[in-house]
Amino acid sequence: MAQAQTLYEKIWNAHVVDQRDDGTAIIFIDRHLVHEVTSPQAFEGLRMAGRKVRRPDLTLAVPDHNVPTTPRIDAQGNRIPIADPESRAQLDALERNAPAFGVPYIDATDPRQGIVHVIGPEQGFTLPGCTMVCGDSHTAAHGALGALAFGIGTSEVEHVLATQTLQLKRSKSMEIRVEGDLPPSVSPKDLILHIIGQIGAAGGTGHVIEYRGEVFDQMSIEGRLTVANMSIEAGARAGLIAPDDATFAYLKGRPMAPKGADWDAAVAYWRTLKTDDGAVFDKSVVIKAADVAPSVTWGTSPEDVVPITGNVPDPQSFADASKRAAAEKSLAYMGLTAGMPLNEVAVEHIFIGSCTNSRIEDLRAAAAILKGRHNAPGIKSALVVPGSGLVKRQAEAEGLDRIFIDAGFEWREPGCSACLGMNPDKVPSGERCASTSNRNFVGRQGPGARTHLVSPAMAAAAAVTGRLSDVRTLI
Ligand SMILES: CC(C)[C@H](C(=O)O)[C@@H](O)C(=O)O
Ligand code: SF4
Repeated sequence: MAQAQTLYEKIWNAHVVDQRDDGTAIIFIDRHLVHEVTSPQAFEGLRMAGRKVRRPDLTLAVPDHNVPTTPRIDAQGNRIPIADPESRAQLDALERNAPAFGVPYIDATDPRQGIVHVIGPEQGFTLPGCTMVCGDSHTAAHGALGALAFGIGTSEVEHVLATQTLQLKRSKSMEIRVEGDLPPSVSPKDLILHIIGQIGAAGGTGHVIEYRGEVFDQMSIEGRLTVANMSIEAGARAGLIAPDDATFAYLKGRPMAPKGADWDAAVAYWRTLKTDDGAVFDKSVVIKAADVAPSVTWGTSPEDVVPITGNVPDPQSFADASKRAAAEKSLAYMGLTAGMPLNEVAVEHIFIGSCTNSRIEDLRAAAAILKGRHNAPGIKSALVVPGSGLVKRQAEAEGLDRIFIDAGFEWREPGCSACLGMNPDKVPSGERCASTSNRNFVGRQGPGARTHLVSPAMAAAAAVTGRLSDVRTLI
């Protein structure tokens, strides 16, 4: 009998083009997503070497990081110029390079435009069992559909464009098994924040994580994307969730998904993509779902997580000296004092968006809290930035835009927005933001900005109360 294999091993083995004795392998890449930040030098490299893009049909480009989220077309139908010269240069380069190299391109005014990790699944470009790369660390998100997806650097982007392969060393495998059901009002974002809090920001280093357990069987594809997206914040190379009927139902009929007999053949193959009984992981972690509460970060690493009912930790409580020093620095940056209850921390800004939490379910969850309520007087800005034009359109069809606008939110165009300070959406220095994004690093939302990572419902709760708040008190 064939040896029992993990899902990761199955996908890896199906893509090895050449195996070297030193452990490295050449892997075929099925899907390559391209955005404007990590591609200009890669295309330039091809140009200098006189090379073409090997498989434009397996490549898809979209601008997202630098695009402003204010209107892009004026009343006369003309494109509104990008003010920042660096942003403009990157966006212009992608707009030139994609057609020059024959790469399919969704431009900033296309209704399908959005964050690269939102549009991949949405277009059916992301498929179970495929290897997928992008010059972007949150490529892990696509593992939610059972794709082996990971971020690469610009020189690797050039390599994949030129050859459709990548030289890699096999990662170790890690199982995160979540046992039991999540309590009411606890979201996939709370779960992944809790997991990172438990295993640490380096807990997954060198590993590909597979998330297992009934919680994931019951979780929507949007929720799975939120979880897999943050695998990189646990240090992992990638995150995987085995594809199932929910995955197939999500993908069926999407523009780039297989059709007809190809679809049936694909589904038959995808059904084999699960970890065999008896397969061995290099590392296993068990998480009890009942322990997960609505969560919030207090520091400058995604591992700095506590339940919203908790307090800012005392740096002295960390056994490790370097952790103690890091916590002291974090508290100084965040303007917090040890022992302070998290739900007394006032916020001035709310950001609902990013590739972690900008899909339709995220907007529904936030709108459910905001309906009939208004932002607290202390809220200076509240942005809701749909992950794609199609999410935006769907939300508008459901009337969610009205709920957000009536509550005092700005309803924006799709893009990375305030997830990182690469476009005009920034949090002012020294001010505090409840954010549905994935990174609370120093300066992430702008120099001096203080970020608290939360779920969409928790961001909405913070908006209406003006402080970090337990969403369960508003239901
Ligand atoms: C700009 C890009 C390369 C970067 C990444 O790799 O993730 C960004 O998307 C981020 O989230 O920090
Ligand atoms: S939304 Fe944020 S995390 Fe996602 S790709 Fe954009 S900048 Fe990176």
